Amino acid sequence: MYPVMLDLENKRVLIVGGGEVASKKAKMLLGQGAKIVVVSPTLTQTLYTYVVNGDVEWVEREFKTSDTKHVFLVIVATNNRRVNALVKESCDGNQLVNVVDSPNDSNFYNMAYLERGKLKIAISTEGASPLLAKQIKQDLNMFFDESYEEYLNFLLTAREKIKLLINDEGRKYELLQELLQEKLRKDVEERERFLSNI
Ligand SMILES: C[C@@]1(CC(=O)O)C2=NC(=C\c3[nH]c(c(CCC(=O)O)c3CC(=O)O)Cc3[nH]c(c(CC(=O)O)c3CCC(=O)O)/C=C3\N/C(=C\2)[C@@H](CCC(=O)O)[C@]3(C)CC(=O)O)/[C@H]1CCC(=O)O
Ligand SMILES: NC(=O)c1ccc[n+]([C@@H]2O[C@H](COP(=O)([O-])OP(=O)(O)OC[C@H]3O[C@@H](n4cnc5c(N)ncnc54)[C@H](O)[C@@H]3O)[C@@H](O)[C@H]2O)c1
Repeated sequence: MYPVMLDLENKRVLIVGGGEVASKKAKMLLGQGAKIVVVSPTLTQTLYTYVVNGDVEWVEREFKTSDTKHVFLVIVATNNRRVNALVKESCDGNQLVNVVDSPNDSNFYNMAYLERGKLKIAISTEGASPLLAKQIKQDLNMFFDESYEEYLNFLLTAREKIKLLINDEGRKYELLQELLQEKLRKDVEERERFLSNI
């Protein structure tokens, strides 16, 4: 399996089923700019809140095979294996499909991940142990503290400046390497000094 970052802006995302697992997957997808549609006769309170807030569209009925048309990514999360298999069959080979009770029928898995602004660290055990993925995420959570968010913003600004102003390839690489010094992660004044010296 090949890990990537997906841009879901304006993409259609279909979640079939409105139970606990569907809620969990929807929560992870919020804030990505996707058009999320949930097809399900029932919804959890959490999903209902997303609908009321306008973050998710609810189609209040059972799944129909035409629901997967023009959808970029599909999460299949009913509690009925037969329905889940039907949803999977109605997808074409080029759609991203995650069947929550059948990793073998999925062409992608969701990952445990932590986020510090532009820094994203995602963990997968390819279904061997979602709990281990969660535990590793919690361990990393302590190591990569809040300071990384601002640090990543600094790295972006500094790297853009270096790319713009430094033509010598060797010097450019040296400066990019220097950005990784611990003092620059920890100390705002060191960062400002570094930026003005580029
Ligand atoms: C990473 C995370 C992201 C997320 O939230 O989706 C995620 N599962 C999480 C939690 C979790 N899932 C389950 C438990 C209960 C303990 C247990 O069963 O072990 C817990 C723990 C909890 O909830 O605390 C049950 C479970 N999960 C799957 C099955 C089906 C099967 O194995 O056949 C069953 C059994 C259902 C049953 O038996 O009824 C399948 C998948 N779950 C995956 C992802 C994919 C592989 C990820 C990987 O291995 O790295 C994969 C293959 C497909 C997918 O769903 O994408 C999230 C991490 C939490 C976090 O980030 O904090
Ligand atoms: N991948 C994971 O992370 C993970 C974790 C735990 C459980 N699971 C599996 O996920 C599945 C769902 O679990 P749950 O706790 O969300 O179940 P649930 O009972 O809370 O919810 C099931 C939902 O499916 C809807 N549904 C049923 N038939 C439907 C149909 N024909 N069309 C549309 N919607 C329909 C129901 O109305 C309900 O909203 C189970 O099979 C469970 O084994 C997966």
